[in-house]
Amino acid sequence: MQSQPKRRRVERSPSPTYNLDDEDGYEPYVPVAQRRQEKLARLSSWRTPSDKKQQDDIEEREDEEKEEERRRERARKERTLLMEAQDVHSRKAVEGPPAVEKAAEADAEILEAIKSRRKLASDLELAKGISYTESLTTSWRPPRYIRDRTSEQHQKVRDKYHILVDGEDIPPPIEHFVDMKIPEPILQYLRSNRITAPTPIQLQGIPAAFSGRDLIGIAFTGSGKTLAFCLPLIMLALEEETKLPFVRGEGPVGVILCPSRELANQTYENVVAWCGALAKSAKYPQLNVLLCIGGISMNEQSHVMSKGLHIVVATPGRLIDMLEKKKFTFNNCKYLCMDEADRMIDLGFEDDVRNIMSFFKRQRQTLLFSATMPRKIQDFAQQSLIRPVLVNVGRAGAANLDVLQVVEYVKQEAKMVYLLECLQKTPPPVIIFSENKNEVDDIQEYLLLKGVEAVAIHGSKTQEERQYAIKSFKSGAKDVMVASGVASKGLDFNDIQHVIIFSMPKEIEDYVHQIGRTGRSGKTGIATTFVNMNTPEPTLLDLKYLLMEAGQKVPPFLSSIDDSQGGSMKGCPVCGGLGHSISNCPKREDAQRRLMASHRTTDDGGGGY
Ligand SMILES: Nc1ncnc2c1ncn2[C@@H]1O[C@H](COP(=O)(O)OP(=O)(O)OP(=O)(O)O)[C@@H](O)[C@H]1O
Repeated sequence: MQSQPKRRRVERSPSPTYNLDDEDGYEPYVPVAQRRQEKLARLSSWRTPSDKKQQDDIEEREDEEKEEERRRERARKERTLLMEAQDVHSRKAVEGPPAVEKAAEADAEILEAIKSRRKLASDLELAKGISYTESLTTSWRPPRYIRDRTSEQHQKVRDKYHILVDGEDIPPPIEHFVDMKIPEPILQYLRSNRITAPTPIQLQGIPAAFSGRDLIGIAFTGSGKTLAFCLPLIMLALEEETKLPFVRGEGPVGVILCPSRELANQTYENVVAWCGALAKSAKYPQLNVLLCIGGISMNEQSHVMSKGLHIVVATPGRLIDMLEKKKFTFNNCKYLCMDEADRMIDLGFEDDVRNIMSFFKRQRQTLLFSATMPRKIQDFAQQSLIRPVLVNVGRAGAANLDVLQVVEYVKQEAKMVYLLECLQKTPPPVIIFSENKNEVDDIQEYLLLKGVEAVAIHGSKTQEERQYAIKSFKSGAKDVMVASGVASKGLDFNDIQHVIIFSMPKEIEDYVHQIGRTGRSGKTGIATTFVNMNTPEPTLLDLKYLLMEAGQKVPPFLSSIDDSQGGSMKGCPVCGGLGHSISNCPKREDAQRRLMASHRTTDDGGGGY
């Protein structure tokens, strides 16, 4: 850093303007302050030369000290918190690594906490020690020519589509919808929506689910998971209805659980469309679908309730309410699918899911789907399923490669203005994510003031407001949607060009879901993320590794962050983040808190069985 040139010292001489002997006697006005200064100068000039020199030396020293202080202050301001943090890390590194035993202990503790979670089964089953050993059987068979293939040939197909599988006796992958024996009216409908060939998760997931197998399906955002878990249920309902038509009070055959109302609504609309396509053909019966979410009046759907019910799409709370009120039963329910399953299990819905399971009166086929599913959640889920098939397309938690990820360092106070500039990058539609409801409102207000057609959605909005926002954005009436986390998971908007992450979510899984609103079904999109010194360093490290994994440009401020958190390309088994090891996992505290809470409940007898 260059030092500033020293300031020149001011010579103390009488001011030329103060001249009483002016020829015309004109005495110009001199301000009081100036007069006082000049008087002081005159007084100081009466001191002895040695006094004067001493005084000059003192002043010079003071000036130099002040200058030095200013220089230090400037240097301080130029260092970001990130640099400070790196210094702390390098100091720690010099001091020596943390005690190895301590880290190992912590790892074991976390793994134990997850392992000791109760199996995902109903309390009744757990109490009676009921455990099923065989998968459900269905009448569906792959075509003969596929059945006749060797397992090496099946594996070749999987390799071609980068599909990883795990489990016993895995049903074969099928590359064409027609070979899956899907009814022609549905195929026609799919074709009319440009869905002609199955995506990797569909070509392995659908045959496994059609065969009645429990399934964990992991694939990138926007890769068509919805069809993979809805079609098997539609086929099952069709089979049951054809065998013996359902009458009022009977059903449902299966349920699809979603973590948010918006996602449930979207899945419901898809199922209704696919069942509607079937019913248009005289060959197939009408299947009845019920949407069961909070914030809507169930009376609106009394026409569905008054008939036999085949499929329920629900959020956990409202579903439990309906089951408790005996509006329908799960006596003949055989199919349970959880979309965004890791979130459902991991983030507070676990007990609700157990509660829902306790309403099943017989063995069910269980399917769990998500784009992110950390290893430990997979393990936990796997021990809760029966002979599960794991279908994995890409690393669980990896970002969709069709999204160009741009990460920018934007100071907190500059974000709003920069946002406007960012909006120019692409034409609409654009989604802006913020982690904070108030910030969502502020951004919308700012954009409206600037003449941008923006809607907002977050958890504190009423159901009508949320529905209006989604509807007007989906229809193209509004160009921009500002959203909190609610809208990130699973929502499928048409051709989103650009996702702007205004505040980086703490958990990298949320980031993956948020950027995944663009680059869907084979199209490409851009995601711009603002980070600054408010972004926690573990999050930045996860982001850095995620960018590296996806072969994206890593900006210098990210690549310079010190990697002492134990990051690797394997992914933390607890949260899936790449930038840290299990002992540095930010979710660690959460896991421990939940464990303690569940121990308390069990001790109280509240959640026991
Ligand atoms: N086989 C296919 N070919 C082309 N497009 C498809 C196919 N299957 C589904 N799609 C389309 O891809 C889009 C994304 O599908 P979907 O919403 O099921 O993704 P997803 O994997 O569930 O994503 P997320 O993880 O974000 O929930 C939808 O618009 C859907 O219509």
